[in-house]
Amino acid sequence: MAQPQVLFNYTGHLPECPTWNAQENCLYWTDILENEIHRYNIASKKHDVIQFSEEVGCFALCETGGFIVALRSGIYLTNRTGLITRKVCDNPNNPTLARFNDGGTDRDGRFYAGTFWGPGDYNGALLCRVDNDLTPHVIQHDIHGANGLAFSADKKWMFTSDTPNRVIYRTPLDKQGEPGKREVFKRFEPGQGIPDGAAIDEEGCYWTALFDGYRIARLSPDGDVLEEYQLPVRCPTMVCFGGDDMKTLFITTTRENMDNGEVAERPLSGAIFTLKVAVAGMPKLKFKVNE
Ligand SMILES: O=C1O[C@H](CS(=O)(=O)O)[C@@H](O)[C@H](O)[C@H]1O
Repeated sequence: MAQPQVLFNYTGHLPECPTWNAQENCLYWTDILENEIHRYNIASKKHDVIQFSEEVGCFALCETGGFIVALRSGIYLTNRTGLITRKVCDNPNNPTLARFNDGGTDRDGRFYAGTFWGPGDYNGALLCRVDNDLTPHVIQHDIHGANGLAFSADKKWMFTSDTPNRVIYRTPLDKQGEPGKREVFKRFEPGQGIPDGAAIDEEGCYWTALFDGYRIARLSPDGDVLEEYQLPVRCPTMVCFGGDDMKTLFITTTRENMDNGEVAERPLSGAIFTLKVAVAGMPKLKFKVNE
């Protein structure tokens, strides 16, 4: 059975949102707590860091180049160097209480970004969608920490997770992509790890990082665990597919909230891992602006 391998000599603080760019042969990701977007060229091994002034919860690559980024204060378009070119919207939560967290694009190139409710006193976070004409919508509430966004190839389902609430949801989408009523896809018992970032493969299976669970899992379209892969770190945060054949799974991990003892014991906490898989993954689409 394939084993996860370290991508290169790097450990971040809170790496998330791995995103493959086939044209550039590059992996992008954010380090949320260091206000950074990273780019790593798999062939040349060149590593670049783009610095922002606020936490970068998530982002997507834009078709025209540059990024759509969800910073703590709101959602913005930037050029390739991270220079803000346009504000899309404010953070619809109170930004002092909730930063953006997981996000990405759907099968029509719309952008989604969810928030993480910092005080944790109730499910105060939400999920927003930015349409291709740049109109923002809040499409879901009742979330503690938005995570696990992925879309089925047939455009019929949106998957999300709520990590602190230990649950993966699925939401039916109509022909226009409007969400219906969210339902539970899978709950995790205490001690099993909790579902964090995710991606879907060509067989419709949902790959989830199991934060606090030392592993990632591949779930069938019915929610059964088909495969699991152990990691030498406690907290994987998100996965994406990439490589020439889309059969490399990139796995981000974190060292957030770990004491020196744990980091010494598990020094790869915060590293990025790769795993060769048998079934190709669905590519992430770029954000499309049609104005
Ligand atoms: O996505 C995230 O999830 C984790 C885990 S938890 O929800 O707090 O259990 C969190 O630490 C991290 O900050 C966040 O980005």
